[in-house]
Amino acid sequence: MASSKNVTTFWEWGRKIICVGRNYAEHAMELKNAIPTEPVLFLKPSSAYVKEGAPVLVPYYSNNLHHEVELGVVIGKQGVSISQKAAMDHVAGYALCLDMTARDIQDECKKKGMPWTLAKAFNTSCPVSDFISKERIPDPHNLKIWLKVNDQLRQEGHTSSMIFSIPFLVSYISSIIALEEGDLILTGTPKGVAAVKEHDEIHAGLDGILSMKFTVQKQNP
Ligand SMILES: O=C(O)/C=C/C(=O)CC(=O)C(=O)O
Ligand SMILES: [Mg+2]
Repeated sequence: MASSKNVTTFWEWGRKIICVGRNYAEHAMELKNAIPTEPVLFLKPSSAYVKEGAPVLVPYYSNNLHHEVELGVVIGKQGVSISQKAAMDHVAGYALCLDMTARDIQDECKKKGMPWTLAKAFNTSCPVSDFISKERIPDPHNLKIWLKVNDQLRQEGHTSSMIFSIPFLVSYISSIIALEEGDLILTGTPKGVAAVKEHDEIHAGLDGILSMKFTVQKQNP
């Protein structure tokens, strides 16, 4: 059934944020991980969203919050077991996203074999840009993506370097998790992830499309 809601404000819908990890070989290697042969998936709740104008919070339990700049894919049509051929028909558009990661907590979780929830799913762990329509990005695998902290370039990558393409990811994810209108897929980060601290300014962009800025604040326990 057609929805009366508008997917251009997908972050207000309370839908799923499905994240792909280790989708750029150089980033997998910088964290000393093997290059995956299948996508690595994890989830963030919709309470992770934060828009420009509000701060990104360092969780009170972390001393090493990392930035990860990523291309987000906004789902426009629900589907289960979507074929790679049909995948792009389910994409409404894109967004620039940050997968903020409490790296110290993630390292502890990895050692203990625990899930990454505390490291990846806290409030403000998904800063997001405005919606970008599909028409503005004819080829999502031909985009330069970058991130600066206090005007210093930290990450600069190209979406052509993704290990798993967007049609593959939509197809693979939908064979496990039903995709719904307003869901967001984070497609993984290129190399250069590093720490931010209180009062830093994060500036991230998709070349020729848009950029966004966030300041970092410490969360009170
Ligand atoms: O396995 C690790 O040490 C870290 C993995 C990630 O945080 C994966 C991502 O979120 C990503 O590659 O974008
Ligand atoms: Mg990530």
